[in-house]
Amino acid sequence: MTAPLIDPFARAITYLRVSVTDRCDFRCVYCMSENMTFLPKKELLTLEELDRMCSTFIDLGVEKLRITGGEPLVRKGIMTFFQAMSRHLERGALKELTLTTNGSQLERFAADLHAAGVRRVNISLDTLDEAKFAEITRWGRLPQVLRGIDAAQKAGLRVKINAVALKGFNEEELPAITEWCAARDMDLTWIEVMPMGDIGNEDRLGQYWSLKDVRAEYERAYTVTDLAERSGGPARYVQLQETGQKIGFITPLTHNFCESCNRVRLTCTGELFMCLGQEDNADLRAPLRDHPDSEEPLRDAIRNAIAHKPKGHDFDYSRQRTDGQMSRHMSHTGG
Ligand SMILES: Nc1nc2c(ncn2[C@@H]2O[C@H](COP(=O)(O)OP(=O)(O)OP(=O)(O)O)[C@@H](O)[C@H]2O)c(=O)[nH]1
Ligand SMILES: C[S@@+](CC[C@H](N)C(=O)[O-])C[C@H]1O[C@@H](n2cnc3c(N)ncnc32)[C@H](O)[C@@H]1O
Ligand code: SF4
Ligand code: SF4
Repeated sequence: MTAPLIDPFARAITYLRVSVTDRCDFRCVYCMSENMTFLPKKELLTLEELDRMCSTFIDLGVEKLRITGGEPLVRKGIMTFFQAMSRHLERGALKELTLTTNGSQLERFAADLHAAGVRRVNISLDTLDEAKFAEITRWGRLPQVLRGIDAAQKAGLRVKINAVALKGFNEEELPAITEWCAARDMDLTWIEVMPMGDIGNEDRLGQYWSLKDVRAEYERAYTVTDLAERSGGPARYVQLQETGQKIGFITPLTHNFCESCNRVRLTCTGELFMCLGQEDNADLRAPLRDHPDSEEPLRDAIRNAIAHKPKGHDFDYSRQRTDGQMSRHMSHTGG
């Protein structure tokens, strides 16, 4: 029996988030600049290498894999990877295989994802207005995403909608988005905008809409009850009496879920980030590539990296924008 991955703060690491590509078919204004440059394809881990990496983490006790990006479903051949991971679900070593997506490719892939054992999907959607959707995603088209959401539900996938709370952008849509999700039996989570990556001339401080204010909006319109339940993840939940719906709030800049942090992040180039909000990382590609016939060097590198997982993040909005933000893009580390 392999020893589980325990970090210096006695947190068991059972959740791996994997960015399978830094590319995307959208250019959301809070995530990327319009003329974003991407890594040369040869830098990316191949699908076989991704399989070896994830399988090694699973051997070391990881029970949940979330595939993300960039847009995970634009990675060529990605279904082969999902199908390969389903063997770990079948043997019971992996408890959950899931993804976070912009929804643009779901019409094509939802049924295959379900067949590979995926049961839940988180879909990012910040507005239900077609013109505003095109404005915020730059390249995205709302009807395509709505068809993707329908396809996901028809395929039997449980859908959670993630909306980034953006001042002056989706404030007035809060009731409409909420009722729309309730009518479709979808959970809804609001995320505070984070200072990650150079996004050109866009101003995240101007976009920042505190989730305290989002909650106050709910309290004005609904009867809100706090739920004690924690998912083990970053969201705190409330229930709306009128719709019976659960609404999540993710405030990545607080430290209120670091204490029970159970996750690390693998980038598409094989770096392991021990924390979303820290720059420290470990190169796992070298031990993987240099030892094609043995996973032992990779295991050692993973254990060594986990032994250096920090207690919490180092985001800071109080500093100047360019100082306070991470130079790394969300699409590189995978959200
Ligand atoms: N600070 C911080 N934020 C996180 C972390 N994990 C997720 N988030 C935030 O939560 C957002 C939504 O993440 P998702 O990819 O939907 O995953 P999730 O909400 O953790 O997923 P489940 O709990 O499995 O539903 C991300 O874009 C981040 O903003 C984390 O470890 N630290
Ligand atoms: C980086 S995306 C990757 C997966 C997929 N492309 C998607 O959009 O769902 C993951 C999540 O990060 C969120 N995100 C991106 N940039 C962000 C930022 N600066 N602050 C907060 N959330 C951000 C997105 O809204 C999305 O929910
Ligand atoms: S948030 Fe997701 S969909 Fe939007 S640009 Fe970033 S990676 Fe692409
Ligand atoms: S900020 Fe870092 S320590 Fe805190 S929950 Fe996220 S990954 Fe874990």
